[in-house]
Amino acid sequence: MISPGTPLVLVGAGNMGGAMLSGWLDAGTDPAAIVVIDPKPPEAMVERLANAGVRCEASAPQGVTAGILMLAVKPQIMDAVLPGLKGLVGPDTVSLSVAAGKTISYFEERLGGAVVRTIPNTPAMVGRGITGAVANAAVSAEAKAEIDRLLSVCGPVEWVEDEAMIDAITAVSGSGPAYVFYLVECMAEAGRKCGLPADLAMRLARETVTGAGELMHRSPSEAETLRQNVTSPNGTTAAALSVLMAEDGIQPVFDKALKAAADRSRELAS
Ligand SMILES: NC(=O)C1=CN([C@@H]2O[C@H](COP(=O)(O)OP(=O)(O)OC[C@H]3O[C@@H](n4cnc5c(N)ncnc54)[C@H](O)[C@@H]3O)[C@@H](O)[C@H]2O)C=CC1
Ligand SMILES: O=C(O)[C@@H]1CCC=N1
Repeated sequence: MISPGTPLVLVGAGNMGGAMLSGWLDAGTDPAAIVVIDPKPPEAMVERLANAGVRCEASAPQGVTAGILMLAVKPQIMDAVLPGLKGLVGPDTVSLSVAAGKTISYFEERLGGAVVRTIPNTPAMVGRGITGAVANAAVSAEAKAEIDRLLSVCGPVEWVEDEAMIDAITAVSGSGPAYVFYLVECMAEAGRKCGLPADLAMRLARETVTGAGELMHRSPSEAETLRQNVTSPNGTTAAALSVLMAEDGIQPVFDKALKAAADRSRELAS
């Protein structure tokens, strides 16, 4: 489905599009089967594309029919960008969106045909993302399998039937890495307030979160069990968790935060 004759055309090589593109190039995807459209890609991406020999254009090139047209610009500029891409769409093109909020019907109206709506996350850059995906009925089983293969390079893919779930997936895993990075910031700041130098507190927080993530990745145990393994009865962890797991602890804050993200995803639809 993607080849030098019918390439994967990536529109927007910023944080998310660039993360997935890096994942594909690292995994050995043929650079001749990729075309990037971005008037102002990040400097590091310009270099990466040049080194890999990937064609990069400021606007849609003439005479190219996309096998996959991947839409990775901000949802707020999608209305302005899509009309310029219509020339890239042939009868077999599948539009593949990573944009928060924008619905399948939105793309059907503007580009027609087969549409896959996804929500990946930035750990895709190191092959450790996770993507939620939903396809419309015009996507053939073969095309879905090819897109699944492509997305899987960046981490697992969770296909859903109910498009409404994508807003909640956005709230959990699409935005999720930001919560984890903020957790590191909070732990470092709290460590500083406990008397540590700021740089040491940050090193400790960062390694703790990445180490705990790696342990969870490799271990078959549930998160709850891994938590219990750290928690000695009446020890230091229990003292901290009595605060974090209190009625006014972290759960209600996460409930509120993820609802705000899912609501915002629904708002971005229009
Ligand atoms: N950053 C993230 O963690 C995630 C982002 N997304 C979605 O990915 C999409 C992109 O977000 P980011 O990568 O964060 O934004 P970004 O601002 O990092 O990247 C957007 C890119 O689009 C380019 N661009 C602007 N106008 C363009 C045009 N007319 N034609 C082609 N390219 C153009 C920009 O130069 C930039 O490189 C959004 O729709 C967002 O909802 C989805 C999941 C996670
Ligand atoms: O913040 C956003 O809107 C995008 C979608 C998920 C992560 N970043």
